[in-house]
Parts: sequence; C-alpha cells; structure tokens
Amino acid sequence: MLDLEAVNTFYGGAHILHDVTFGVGPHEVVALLGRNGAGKSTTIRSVMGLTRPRSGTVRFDGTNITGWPPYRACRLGLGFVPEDRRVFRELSVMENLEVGRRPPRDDAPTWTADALFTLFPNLAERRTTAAGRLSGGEQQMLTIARTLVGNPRLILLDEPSEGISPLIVEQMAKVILEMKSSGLAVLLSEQNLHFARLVADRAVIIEKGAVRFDGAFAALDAEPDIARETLAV
Ligand SMILES: Nc1ncnc2c1ncn2[C@@H]1O[C@H](COP(=O)(O)OP(=O)(O)OP(=O)(O)O)[C@@H](O)[C@H]1O
Repeated sequence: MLDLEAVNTFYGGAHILHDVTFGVGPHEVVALLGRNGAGKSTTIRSVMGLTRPRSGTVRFDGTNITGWPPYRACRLGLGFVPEDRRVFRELSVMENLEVGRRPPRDDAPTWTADALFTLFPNLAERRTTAAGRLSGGEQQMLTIARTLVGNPRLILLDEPSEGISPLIVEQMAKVILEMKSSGLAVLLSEQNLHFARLVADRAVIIEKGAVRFDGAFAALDAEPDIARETLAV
C-alpha cells in the first residue's frame, strides 16, 4: 500500500536517509523504530512531502507521490499526526474536529463524531472545552481524532507514546488497535519497543538513516544484538 524504495533525503548538505526501503501493507500496523536522531521523523516527512527526497520513490497504492505537497498526499488518503500536537488552542474540541472533516470516501473507514467519541471518551466529556485547556495527552488524542475525520486510508503517527502519561499510553495503544480493526493501515514511529510490540504487526528498525531490520517481532527477538545496538533497551 505504501512503498518506499531507495529513498535518500538530505537537509542541506547533510545526507540523512540512505536508500530507505520498506513497505506497509493494507490493514497493517508497522512500527518504525530507532533511537533519537536515527531518521524516523525524516522518513515520515519524506513520505508526506514535507521534506522532498533527493532520490528514490514513495508510492501510495501504486501512485508515485514522491515530493508531492502534503495536501495532495492527504487527498489521496494519507493522514499525518506530527510529533508536536497541533491543535487549534482557541477552538473547542468539536470545532477542531470540524476543521479536519473531509467527505467520506468509498475505500476508507468513515469516522462520525459519535464513533470518535466512543474511541476517545476523554474528548467526549470535553467537547465544548477549548483545546488549549486539554492535557498534553488529550491534545495528542485530539490531533489523532482530527486526522481520522479526514477519513484517511493510511495514517502516519510520529512518536504517539512520547511525553504522555502511562494511562494515556494505554489508551493510545487501544486507539491504534481500533484503527487497525476499522481497516486502516498505520505507520508509527516509536522509540519504545514495548509499546511497538503492543500495537504493531512488524518492526522496521532504522539506524543512522538506514534500515537495519525489517520483520516480525519474533525474528527481532531471535537476534537480540539488533535491538541492543539500535534501540535504548
Ligand atoms: N531541519 C533539519 N536540519 C538539519 N538536520 C536535521 C533537521 N532535522 C533533523 N535533522 C537531523 O537529521 C537526523 C535525523 O533526525 P530525525 O528527526 O529524523 O530523527 P528521529 O529518529 O525522528 O529522532 P527524534 O526521535 O529525535 O525525532 C538527526 O541527526 C537530526 O539532527
């Protein structure tokens, strides 16, 4: 569904991604793992067209979207939740959701406000509250909810478990599993192997901008050196 092939991305003269190649299948949850600075965000930015790869291709359902501006990638069905929560602080929870609403599409799950509030009960209680008054974790949930009302087919989550309380981390895991069961594909970047294991079908480990491992968690466990060398475990 999403395929990266030999993606090379630079920031100015700094060569950050080196021939990054992996894919995400339909209904699959893939965890992109790596240490701080390994290149996870840059990989996601390269998919979304926020940073144009210098070479290589990004395909979404066979369409070459390399370097497309983010709004075009969104229209095709890619949803993006950045690492920093970007809620409209002055707007209420409901109004934030309205901003993200897009027409339903045949090939993607449709998220009504009711379905979202079942998924995010904290937000249901606070639907008229200004988003700026929510906790960090709730703002993170709202950013995800706002992306879902855009009815994406694949959602990219940049470090969803980062900086939120353990209770919210548990909810986040539940939300990701619900998204999967609704038919969405998910690519999430993560430093936390434990969290990745809870939600993902497969791990892709990136080290110094290159893919070091791509496979099932059982295969990763069979080679303990890899996790030891590439993750903070
Ligand atoms: N705008 C930029 N200009 C120059 N270098 C950058 C820029 N953004 C990131 N980098 C560098 O690119 C490398 C990869 O960063 P990236 O943010 O993709 O890593 P990451 O794996 O997502 O880590 P983190 O968990 O810290 O977000 C790092 O060495 C970082 O310093």
